[in-house]
Amino acid sequence: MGNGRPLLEINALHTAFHMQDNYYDAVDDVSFSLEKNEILAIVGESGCGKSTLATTIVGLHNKVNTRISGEIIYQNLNLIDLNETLYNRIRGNDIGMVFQDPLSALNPLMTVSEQIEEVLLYHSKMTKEERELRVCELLTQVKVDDPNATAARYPHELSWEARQRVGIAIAIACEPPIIIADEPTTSLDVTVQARILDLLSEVRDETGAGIILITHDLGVVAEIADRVAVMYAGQIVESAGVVDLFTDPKHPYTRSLLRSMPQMNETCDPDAGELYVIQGDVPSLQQLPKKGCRFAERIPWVPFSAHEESPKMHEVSKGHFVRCTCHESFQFEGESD
Ligand SMILES: Nc1ncnc2c1ncn2[C@@H]1O[C@H](COP(=O)(O)OP(=O)(O)OP(=O)(O)O)[C@@H](O)[C@H]1O
Repeated sequence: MGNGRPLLEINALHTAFHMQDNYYDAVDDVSFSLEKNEILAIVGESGCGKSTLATTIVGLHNKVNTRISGEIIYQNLNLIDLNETLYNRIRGNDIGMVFQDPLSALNPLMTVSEQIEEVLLYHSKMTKEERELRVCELLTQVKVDDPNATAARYPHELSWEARQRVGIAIAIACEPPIIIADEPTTSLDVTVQARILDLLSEVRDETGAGIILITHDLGVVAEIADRVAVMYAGQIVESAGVVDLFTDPKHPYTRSLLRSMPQMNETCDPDAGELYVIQGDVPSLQQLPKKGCRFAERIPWVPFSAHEESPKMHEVSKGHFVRCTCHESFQFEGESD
């Protein structure tokens, strides 16, 4: 890049879905940047808007029922202005995507080799021989057993882990500077999860890519991320370096998420006893309050006056941002000074 700008810069991004004659923001005023060689985790409960954010960045929304505004700046281009032809050039070549379920992401009728070659064919001028060599190199890089044999197999002939490794090979085939991984290890047993996270970390080390990792699991964040953005009801409510976030979480939502994790619960408060349950649910898009702190209704014991009317992001220490002032007076229910 060399112009001092981040690899990817997102400013005041909104993604709204059309429902019953109105538009509702699933991503609401989201801003962040991604640096080269960095793993940025986006974390939050189901329904917070993480996947919508990812699919907005890779331009997968249908413009007929989706309204997108703001900036997604990559190489001085605002990606939201691109037409489908230009976006097709960026997808795969500049931004690689790893999905949660590799079986549905892969084509059941094509061999592993054909699927990796398809990306190379679309984005490069490689000859058939060069593509075959690259397939073997990629399968070796993602450490599948017997790369040559795997190349000739169909997705259903592979284990879940091998399929996800192939999914990662496809995502990195053109050496994209940005990789977006949407829940790549959800519902895996911990050992497979750890191996896939190790692989993503190695990919970052080897290629210098910036990785946006979407997850609902703070354990995954602790394992691999450099920075974290916590999302709630379409908005980022806290962002910080990973150590800062785990040692000095500020926003009541972040603190509640941490307290609801078994391992964190013990580390943060050995006497905590029962696992914490966050009251209520993430509101649906139509139920989102138009004003005020969106987390207020899940911490009803915190007085109304503690929240901002139009919550803003405040920098509480270098690189550590929190939305709303309610964190200043927040305590868990029943706690006293
Ligand atoms: N195409 C759509 N049309 C209307 N609403 C949608 C659409 N896609 C997502 N939503 C809504 O947008 C909100 C955010 O959903 P999204 O899937 O982005 O959240 P998430 O944090 O990724 O959750 P999960 O981890 O379950 O995928 C939810 O309220 C969801 O119901």
